[in-house]
Amino acid sequence: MAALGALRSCWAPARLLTGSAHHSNRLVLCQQTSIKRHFSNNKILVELDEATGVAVMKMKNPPVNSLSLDFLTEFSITLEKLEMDRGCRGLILTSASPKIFSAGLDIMEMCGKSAEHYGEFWRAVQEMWLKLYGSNMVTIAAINGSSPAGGCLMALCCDYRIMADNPKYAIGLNETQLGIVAPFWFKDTMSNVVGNRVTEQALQLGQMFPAPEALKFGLVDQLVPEEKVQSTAASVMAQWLTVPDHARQITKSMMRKQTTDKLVNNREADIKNFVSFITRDSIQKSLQVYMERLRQRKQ
Ligand SMILES: CCCCCCCCC/C=C/C(=O)SCCNC(=O)CCNC(=O)[C@H](O)C(C)(C)COP(=O)(O)OP(=O)(O)OC[C@H]1O[C@@H](n2cnc3c(N)ncnc32)[C@H](O)[C@@H]1OP(=O)(O)O
Repeated sequence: MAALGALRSCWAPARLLTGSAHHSNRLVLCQQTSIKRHFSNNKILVELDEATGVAVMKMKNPPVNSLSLDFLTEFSITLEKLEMDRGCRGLILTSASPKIFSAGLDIMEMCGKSAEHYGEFWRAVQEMWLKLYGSNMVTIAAINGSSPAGGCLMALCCDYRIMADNPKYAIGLNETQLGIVAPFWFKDTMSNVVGNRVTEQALQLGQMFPAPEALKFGLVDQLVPEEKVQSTAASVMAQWLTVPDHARQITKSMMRKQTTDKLVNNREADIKNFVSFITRDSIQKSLQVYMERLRQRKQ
């Protein structure tokens, strides 16, 4: 995979902390060495705190954190690296630039390219989903901005969603608004969180929900002031990490495996289906019109 070479990660100890702890009636002072390891590439910043076992992953793909082939490839490689790191038990996923969590799939990757490119792109989208939805880590989305379509999917893959309390930020699977269709595994991910009836309506209408609306029906779990999103994510993470890993992981797998297996057993057919759908003239036209609308809105 050519993009493998694009990953330029470096591990660098950053900071030492000292901590203290109470033990029954006596105060035990313990010198705790907390090293924060940073490993980043040009699209993803990761800081792993070895004391807590929590990694904060910040998406950094300006201007809108769209999920391009390069971005998705680096995302999956980074996630795999954290997954295999025994010192990492939890992942907080957020955006390096507030206001936009992620604009979803990069529409330019789905316009005017070859069938081969579409196939490669879709495999990378599948890979991201399989890795994030199937992660053994505790995953928390710290949604610090708007999160349409693929951005919403990423948040939905996490175990818990905290969103900035700002009605200007919206989240949802809006695919039909672009004249495209959320595939079955996007649909399943949403309906596993909010239920079939709500998903059925939201997906048909391609609805984007302002943060307060999203909270009402459980698309996100908690709203907090913008400046508290990261700290709240850290404290929720600490609670989740009090549960023994093996028990939580088996439970998570029990809840999600049926959904991931549906794609695992149909990956090639799903790619074929995507390629034949996206190469249709009418779909290409819809995407072009949508991009044009985005540009005009900006003007
Ligand atoms: C049967 C089943 C088979 C399978 C069928 C197929 C299934 C496909 C599933 C698809 C899943 C998806 O995620 S589809 C993607 C859906 N995403 C969206 O609809 C998001 C659209 N974007 C927005 O709403 C907004 O841009 C938003 C993210 C809120 C940010 O608003 P702002 O005002 O801050 O910024 P803007 O000025 O709009 O955008 C800045 C620039 O980024 C570009 N841009 C914005 N979103 C972009 C995007 N997703 N991809 C590329 N480029 C994007 C804009 O065009 C601008 O480009 P310049 O003008 O050049 O600067």
